Amino acid sequence: MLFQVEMHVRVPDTVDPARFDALKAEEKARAEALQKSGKWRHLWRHAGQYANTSIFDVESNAELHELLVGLPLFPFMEIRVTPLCRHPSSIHADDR
Ligand SMILES: O=C(O)C[C@H]1C=CC(=O)O1
Repeated sequence: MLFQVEMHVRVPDTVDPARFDALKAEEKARAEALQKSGKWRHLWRHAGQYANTSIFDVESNAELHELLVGLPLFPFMEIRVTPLCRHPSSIHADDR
């Protein structure tokens, strides 16, 4: 199952910068591992924003939920999820 996920990171003024840097490093490692596993298929930065658009390929809504709530920066994110299905005009066999 494919999902488009938009993540907007909101950094509160109250967060300790060193703690936030550590969380960012953990987030990077987690994002890289999930990309290598094939679950996090695409990751794009929104130009000029602390936000991304990602494509996840997971077995279920529940799996997506668990992946997202497990992200180190989850407490600082606003997340929007759009379920995707194959477009009849797509030429990509793996769009499912
Ligand atoms: O930077 C972001 O967009 C937030 C998050 C998503 C992947 C990652 O490494 O950090």
